[in-house]
Amino acid sequence: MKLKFGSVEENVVTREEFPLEKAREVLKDEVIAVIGYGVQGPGQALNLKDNGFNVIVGQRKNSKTWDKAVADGWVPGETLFEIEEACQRGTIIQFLLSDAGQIALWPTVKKYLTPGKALYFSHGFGITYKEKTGIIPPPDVDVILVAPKGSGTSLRRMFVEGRGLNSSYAIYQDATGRAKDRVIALGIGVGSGYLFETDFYREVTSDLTGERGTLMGAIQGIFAAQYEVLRENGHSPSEAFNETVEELTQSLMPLVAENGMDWMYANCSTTAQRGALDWWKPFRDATKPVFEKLYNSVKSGQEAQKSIDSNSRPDYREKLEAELKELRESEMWQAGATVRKLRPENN
Ligand SMILES: NC(=O)c1ccc[n+]([C@@H]2O[C@H](COP(=O)([O-])OP(=O)(O)OC[C@H]3O[C@@H](n4cnc5c(N)ncnc54)[C@H](O)[C@@H]3O)[C@@H](O)[C@H]2O)c1
Ligand SMILES: CC(C)(O)[C@@H](O)C(=O)O
Ligand SMILES: [Mg+2]
Ligand SMILES: [Mg+2]
Repeated sequence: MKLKFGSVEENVVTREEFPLEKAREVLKDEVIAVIGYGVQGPGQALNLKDNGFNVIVGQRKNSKTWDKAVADGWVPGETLFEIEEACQRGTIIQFLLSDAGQIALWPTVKKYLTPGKALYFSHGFGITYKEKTGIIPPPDVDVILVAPKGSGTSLRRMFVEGRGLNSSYAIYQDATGRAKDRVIALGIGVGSGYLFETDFYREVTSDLTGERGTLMGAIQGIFAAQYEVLRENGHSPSEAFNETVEELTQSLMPLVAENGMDWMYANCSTTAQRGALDWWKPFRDATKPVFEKLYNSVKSGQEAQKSIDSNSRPDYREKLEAELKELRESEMWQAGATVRKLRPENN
């Protein structure tokens, strides 16, 4: 259906419009092979299975994630296979390896893309940056995308709670004339609450910007800046952490999620209203140049190149782990670990 977002009209698909029964009908003869069992793999594969689709998982044997798949109930030789065998058995190949891993495995996957199959991504990365990734699908397969707008962990958690994370969808290549039905059916099948339309380029550029920006990078940067200023001015770690993170995530963000920041503004003290009305524009003006720099770095392909280069090294996991350790051991997140333990529901 067409819906107005402010004054702009967009295409969205809801579960009412495209119910699960219709999705099952569309995909009744398909074998959906989920390749990769990292973060998105488990969320999408388990939701599809619980929704009654014919799903198999492809993963490297003798890996931690193979063991995780077994622990999640996938049966070796029945619903869990080596990547190559899963690609051969699947009529829809859900390419859910890490974006760098997809480059390494592409020659293998490509061999099994026989006419009429569908190649499915959850990110526009591999196709948009095809000069860098070498991922160029044959012309006689459908190439489609469903990108859940959140973590695979939330996708599964919200599905189990009877809720649904929203996803974007796109078609890059419609070889069979069935790409639209296939992509929407898969989007509903993986547990999306609703789907909004995009293309591969817009998905990857907005996603790379968002995760580097307000979803993770910028918010961590703003947390760190405020925490440091409070600490430098003699506030204790618990006071600094509570006033920077805990109140935001526990009290205010759930309200913002329910009702919007406009409502949040209208429902705090007039003291807070005065100050937050005065200060949001200076924060916008200070950070907007950084967001512009970030978007340009995404647009030029520099962010993709950096991610390919670093995540294709044999020791990429150890390197990432060292940097993640620095974050984990920072005073702010150590304080956070203690604060979380103090929440009554965690006792
Ligand atoms: N993580 C998320 O929540 C999330 C959200 C939306 C979209 N996505 C997209 O979904 C896709 C999968 O992301 P993910 O975060 O689940 O991936 P991930 O980093 O968790 O990796 C998935 C799997 O790939 C395997 N792998 C990596 N390199 C490999 C190689 N060279 N050979 C064989 N296997 C290899 C890993 O062992 C793992 O099982 C990506 O396109 C990503 O951008 C992820
Ligand atoms: C969960 C995110 C950040 O939305 C996703 O884009 C990712 O790459 O993991
Ligand atoms: Mg992403
Ligand atoms: Mg994302």
